[in-house]
Amino acid sequence: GHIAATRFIRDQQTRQLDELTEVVLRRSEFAVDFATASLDELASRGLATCAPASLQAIRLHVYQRSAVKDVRLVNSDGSVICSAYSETLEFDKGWVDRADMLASRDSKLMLFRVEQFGGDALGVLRDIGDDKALVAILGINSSLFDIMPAELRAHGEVLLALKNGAQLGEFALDADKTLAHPIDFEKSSARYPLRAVIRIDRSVLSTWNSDVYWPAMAVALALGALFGVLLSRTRRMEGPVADLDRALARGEFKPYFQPIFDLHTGEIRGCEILARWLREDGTVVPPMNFIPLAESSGRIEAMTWQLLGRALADLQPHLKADKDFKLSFNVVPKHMLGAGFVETLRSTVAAARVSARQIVLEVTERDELDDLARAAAVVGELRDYGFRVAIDDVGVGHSGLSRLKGLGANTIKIDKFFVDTITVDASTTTIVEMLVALARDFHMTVVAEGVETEEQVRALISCGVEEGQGYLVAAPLPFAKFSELMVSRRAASAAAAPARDSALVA
Ligand SMILES: Nc1nc2c(ncn2[C@@H]2O[C@@H]3COP(=O)(O)O[C@H]4[C@@H](O)[C@H](n5cnc6c(=O)[nH]c(N)nc65)O[C@@H]4COP(=O)(O)O[C@H]3[C@H]2O)c(=O)[nH]1
Repeated sequence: GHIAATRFIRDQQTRQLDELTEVVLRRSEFAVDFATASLDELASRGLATCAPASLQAIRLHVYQRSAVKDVRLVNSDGSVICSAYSETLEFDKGWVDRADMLASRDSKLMLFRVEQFGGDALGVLRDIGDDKALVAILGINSSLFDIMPAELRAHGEVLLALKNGAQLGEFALDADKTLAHPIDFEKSSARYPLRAVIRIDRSVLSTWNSDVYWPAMAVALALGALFGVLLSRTRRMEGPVADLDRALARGEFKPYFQPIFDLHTGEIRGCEILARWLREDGTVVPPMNFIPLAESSGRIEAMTWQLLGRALADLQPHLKADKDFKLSFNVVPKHMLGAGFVETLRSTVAAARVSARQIVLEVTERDELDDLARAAAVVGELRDYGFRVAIDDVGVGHSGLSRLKGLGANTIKIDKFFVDTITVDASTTTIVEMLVALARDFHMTVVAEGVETEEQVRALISCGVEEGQGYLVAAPLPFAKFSELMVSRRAASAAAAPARDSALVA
């Protein structure tokens, strides 16, 4: 029991630190994506010149994007021609030649460190034509790294570096303190020459999360006992895939409905359907316990159609009565890109007598879309038929922002991770603002996931987000409960309407 509990805690810690390192890397990649998209936009507007009017327009662009400190026009060798904020040149301690800049997966994009008085910055160079390039100067803000759990802050540091070892930032509570027995958690970007490291003193791991020791010990002992019982049984165990098949045949996968609401008014504008497995014994199994297996065993397609069919049948009267109400459902990229998907979707929705305009497909950004061109073609076809497409889990997934644009979706859903930290971490605000700016540039709407407090609503509104989803209004509910919620909301707004109207008349 002791060995199992200690091992469990170690595994948990390693996983958490790996994830945190991944977050640091993703945030940095995200900042580069954002800079690239900004430079592309400037170039496409013909602003890659030193004319006063161009520089003025670039300054406005920079002003609206707090992560970008400056934009410069450079020669093909990397030497500076002009800068939107010429006075920032005075902060430069050094400027590297193009030969010393590092290549990205995209050959027209190079990264380098800009040494500046008062803190180094990251230079993102984007080739524009043959003889010129634009450079965005990104501030490496210490709050970008402010993700360490409080217990670890005094015993660890976070580093971001280029692949040639040039350090872009090192953040520790006490910069002079050296760690006695450091362990590194390290992640490298596949797209950019960037590397993130979280360095922790080994000694802190023996106290961090140690409060789960006794629960873990209890679980280890209970599992040991259970294992013994199972071993002693002679009945042949069936595999979990057989369980899924049986559940599909019995229709045990049910849609739960979670409202999507207007952040300003609280009005429910639509809902997302989320799968639950209602087992015969009355237990409700969450999707994370069966969706991955359904995906890997090829059962996800049947499950998705079953869930959508059920949800359309439940919601049909409501969708008919309110033509602006939207029903969102999750679809895995492999399914969406599979043969016959669009046709089956059209016939399923038509059979339910629901308009395609009321259906939103949520495609997760967690899995990389290998064939972006094919995905964009399918999204284009879906949109031609009137369906809407949302990209799910944006900010924690694999796709870069250029991919988000390339897919041609209508909506981006900001991952709960950002909503959780928006009220405590200034860098999250910057990232959410970036996403909103970008969504506007690409004519997309933005929905925030996992909204739990009014404070988060205020923060999201001030970043320009319009819609949200989260426990603040309701958790995913079985249809009967969701229906009750809609009825009571409608009654409340009908009761408020005469008062509002008379107030307007007065
Ligand atoms: N703590 C907290 N959580 C909140 C809050 N608001 C929403 N959530 C949870 O966040 C998840 C949002 O769904 P997702 O990102 O699409 O993430 C979904 C989606 O990726 C996947 N999934 C669920 N149903 C389906 C399905 O029918 N098909 C497929 N392919 N994937 C599904 O499983 C994931 C997890 O689903 P759920 O466990 O239902 O978890 C849901 C929801 O219950 C909040 O305020 N606080």
